[in-house]
Order: sequence, then C-alpha cells, then structure tokens
Amino acid sequence: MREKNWLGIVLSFTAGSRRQLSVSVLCAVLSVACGLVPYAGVYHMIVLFFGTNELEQGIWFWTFVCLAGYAAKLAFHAVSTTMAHQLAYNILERMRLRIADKWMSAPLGTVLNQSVGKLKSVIIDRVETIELPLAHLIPEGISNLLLPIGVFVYLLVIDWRMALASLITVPIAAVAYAVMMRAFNRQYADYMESGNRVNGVIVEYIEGIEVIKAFNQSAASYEKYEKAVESFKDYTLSWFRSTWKLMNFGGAVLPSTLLGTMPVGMLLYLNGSLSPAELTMCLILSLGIVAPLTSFTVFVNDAKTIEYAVKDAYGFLHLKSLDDAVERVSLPSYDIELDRVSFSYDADQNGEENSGTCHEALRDFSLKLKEGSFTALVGPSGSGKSTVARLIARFWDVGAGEIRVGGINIKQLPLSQLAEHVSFVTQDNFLFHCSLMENIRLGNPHAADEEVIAAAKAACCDGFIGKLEHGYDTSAGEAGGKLSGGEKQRIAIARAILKDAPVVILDEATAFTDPENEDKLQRSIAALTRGKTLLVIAHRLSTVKHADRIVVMEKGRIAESGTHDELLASSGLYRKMWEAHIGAKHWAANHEMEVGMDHA
Ligand SMILES: Nc1ncnc2c1ncn2[C@@H]1O[C@H](COP(=O)(O)OP(=O)(O)OP(=O)(O)O)[C@@H](O)[C@H]1O
Repeated sequence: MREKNWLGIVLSFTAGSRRQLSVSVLCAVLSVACGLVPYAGVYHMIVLFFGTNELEQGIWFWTFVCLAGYAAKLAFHAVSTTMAHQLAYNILERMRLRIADKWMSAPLGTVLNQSVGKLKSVIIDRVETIELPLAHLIPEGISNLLLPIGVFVYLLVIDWRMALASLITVPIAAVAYAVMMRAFNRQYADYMESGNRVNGVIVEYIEGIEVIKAFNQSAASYEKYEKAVESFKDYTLSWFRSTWKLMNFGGAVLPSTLLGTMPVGMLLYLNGSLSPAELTMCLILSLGIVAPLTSFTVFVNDAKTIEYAVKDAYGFLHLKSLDDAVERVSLPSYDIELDRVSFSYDADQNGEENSGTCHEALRDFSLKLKEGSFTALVGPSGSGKSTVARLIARFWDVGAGEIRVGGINIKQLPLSQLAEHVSFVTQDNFLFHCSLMENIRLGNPHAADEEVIAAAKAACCDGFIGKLEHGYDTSAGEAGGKLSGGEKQRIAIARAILKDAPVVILDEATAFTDPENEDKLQRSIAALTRGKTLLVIAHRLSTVKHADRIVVMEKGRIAESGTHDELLASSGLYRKMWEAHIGAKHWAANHEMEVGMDHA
C-alpha cells in the first residue's frame, strides 16, 4: 500500500460515524477506569482487615464499591462493543458501496478483466473479515493497553520497586515472542497466498463444472482441488508447528509475575518498607498486569487480517475512473462521428501501452452515422465491430482520436447523459433477480405497466411471457431456466424499446432469434428504431441488407462501405461474405428438406 497504511484507510471510512467512534473509545476508557475500582476496593478491605476499626461496616461498603465498579466496567464495555460493531458494519457498508461505485465509473474492461470469483471474494468475503477484529480492536485493544498501564501506575504509587518487579517476566516473554514474530510477515503472506490458491481452485471447479463433466475431467479436476486443499492444510499446520513452542513458552512465562513480586515483596515487607496490606495488594495487582498483554498475539493477528482485507479492497477502491463531466450539454443532433480513432485493449486508459505486444483493435478508424440513419457493421470475427460499439457507449476511452455525438466529444458529456442517449443491446442478455416486468422496466424505471407490456409486445415477448404461470410477475430466476436464448434476447430488446433512446446500438442482438420470430422481430425493431441513429452489428448479413450503409471491417479498419447492392457490385470482401452466407442458407434449407423427406 503506497499512499496510506491500512489503519489510515479504515479510519477514512469512519467519516460520518465519528460520534460512534468517540463514544466507543470513551466507553472503552471508562470501562478500564471502572475496572480499577475493584482493585481499590480490595485494597481498602485488606487495610481494614489488618486494622481493627469498624471492620464489618467497612467490608460491606467496599464490597458494594467493588461490585458497582465491576458492573460499571461491564456496562461501559457493552456500550463500547455495541458501538464498535455498529461502526465496523458502517465501515463495511461504505467500503462495499465505494467499490461498487468504482466499478461503475471505471472502464468496463478493467472490471470485466477480473474473475467473478475474485470480485466476489473481495467485496463479500475479504471485506467481511474486517468486521469482527475491527469491532473488538477498539474496546479490547484499548482496555488491554490501558489496563496494564493503569495497574502499573497504581503499583508505582504503592512502591516503585514492586512496580518494576511485576515486569520481571516481560523481557523473557518478549524475547520468545520476538523470535516467533521474526518471520511473521512472510509466513502470513504465504498463508494468505495459499488460501487464495484454494479459493481460486474452488471457484474454477464450480464455474467449470459443466465442462469438467462434459469432458469427463472430474477425476483430474478433483485431484487439483484436493491437492490445493491439502497443501493449504499442510502449510497451516507446519506454520503452527513452527510457532507453538515459543508461543506456549511466552504464554506460560508472561503471567508468572509472582516470580518477581513475591521475593521482592517479602524483602520489602521484612525491611519494613511495605505493610502487610500493601504487600497483599501489590501481589494481587501484579497478577492483573500482564494478562491483557498476553492477548497481544491475537491483536497482531487481527491487525494482519484487517491489513490484508484492506490491501485487497484497496486495488478496487483506487481503480482509475473514467473522467466524468458534471454539466449536462445540450446536443444539437444525434449524429455520431468517430474521428481517427485508435484503441487497444492492452493500453491503459492514458493510451500508453502496458504490455510489450500492444495489439490495436481499431486503427485510425473514422466513421459518420447521420442522425436517423441505419448503419450496419459487418466483417470477420475479431475485426473490431463490437469495439466500435463499446467505444461509442464509452465503456472504454479511445486511445487516440475522438468520438462525437452531435459534434460534442463524448468525454465532455456526463456519463449518465451519454447512457441516457444510447441504448446498447448485446447478445449477453442478463436477467436480474426480479420479475420479468421489472427486468423490462429497467429500460425506463418510470414506465407504467401498460408501457412495459406495449414494449414487450413490440419485441414479440408477449406470447411466451403469457404462457408462463405468473406471466409478467414470473421471477427471472424462476423463468430463467425456462427461457430460450432468443426469448431472453427479446426481453433485452424490449428494455431498449422502452428506453426509447435516440441512439440505438444492437450488437448481435438478434443472433439467437428463431426463423419463426425473426421476421416479426426485425419489423418491430425497424418500426421502433425509426428516426433514431441506429448501428447494428450482425454476422447474418440478411438481417442488415436494408441498412442505409453497410460498413465492412477488417483488422480494425474499414475495408469497404456502401449499400448492399453497391457492395455486391464491387466484388470485394462483402460479396464473398454474402456468397458464403447465402450458400450456408441454401445448404441449411436443402438439408432441412432432405431431413423432412427422410422422415416422410
Ligand atoms: N475485453 C477484451 N480484452 C482484450 N482484447 C479484446 C477484448 N475484447 C476484444 N478484444 C480483442 O479486440 C479485437 C476486436 O474484438 P471485437 O470483439 O471488437 O471484434 P468483433 O469484430 O466484434 O468480433 P466478433 O464478431 O467475434 O464479436 C480482437 O482481436 C479481440 O481479441
């Protein structure tokens, strides 16, 4: 961590909960102070015991004082702990929200390039590990630090020699702990790495279970999983084995303060420096001085847990965001222009290469989409079609050149305004865990049910949704398994129809549509995108042959462009693609006929 240490980062999330933090710390201090009251009570009882006056009455009084002090200590501790837990959960909430915000404002690729397992592990599991240690660190950390200091001062007041004698075991235990902690940082790092490896293998095992089964790899995959779990166990045990002797030695020696206070106290008593009451009190106090210190190993561990969780979250908390303009801009038109755009997925967002082999997905690419026009992007796989679409939606920033909407560089528009103007439908049709009605309403959260249903009808969803038992109220989770790829795709199109944005980008959005519904869907898309700036990316050329302009891409550049007829006439790449497409269609039609005849 370069900028701040983990504690600084955690404290930066307490803004807004400073009162809670102060109350928790104050109650922890008061709890420690009240915890000293019983010691004072016991001391006075001993004094009374060795004296003769009013023993019975005094004993009752000091017993009450001891109990009251102890009760107050518990009460303050409870308040401090409760506040600390609330504070810890507030910190967790803020961290998770901040990370989610960062994911939204960072370039899409930065987020998508992370594995889902890692994203989930950091935001759910790692951040969660902060709560318990953090909640206990405040009250218990403070009392475990302040109590020994308070007791030591108390001993100093009685007799400084007894105070020093009470610390006799500290240097011996400190040496043991220091030897034990020598390699702690490295060992903890290895432990975390081993744990992360197990996590990674488990996530891979679960995510790839379909492939593992299909390719009969269960034995090999299970073996990898088993080995990772076993090596984690072996590492953990060997680490514990290497430390337990010193840890137990330190834990046994540290509280044995009587080794110092007993002989020194006896000598001081014999030479008249200590009264019997003072001697007894010193022996009691010395027993209480080191117990809190023994828990420091737990706190070192807790602090490491928090440090590692914060370190993991730090990467996400400091993701570089796309620059976002504040002021909305009034756009004179919805013309779109890509002006000499170059872009590489390997370059960072400053346009600098971050790998030795920087492959440009787009190179010096220029394209104009007139408002209200229908442009199709076609070309071989990997030629850069989706990249053009993603850059217009500003999922990434261009490396060089400019993209303008209505003549305004999209970097000067607030991201929310650009998102408002652009509907982007891809073939990854994610359904959220809510009803189908709500899934479509994502296109326009203010739309009435009737408007949602109208959009669903226009996207040819009404038929299959009507067949579901709960219709539009069917939850996507429940319906997900029953919906085909094409049906999910139409729900995504219904969302875009409802959004009614002036710029519509369809990236293979009709790829899964069955022949029966394709015609209907094409007509509804055509009707609902009329008057809009429309960019369609398609592999099936027949779906875009009516486009005002077809742009053929190859290796990140424009190979040719024109209308369907113009391109066919030019005998270029498009013509070859069209012939292959038509050939494939004929083959499919003939094949269907042959199969039909065989069955007849
Ligand atoms: N997220 C990514 N990270 C790194 N490289 C990528 C990423 N997405 C695409 N690329 C690369 O950029 C180039 C252009 O990809 P793009 O997806 O734009 O092509 P495409 O023409 O849309 O392909 P397809 O028709 O197969 O969808 C390809 O070389 C691809 O490997």
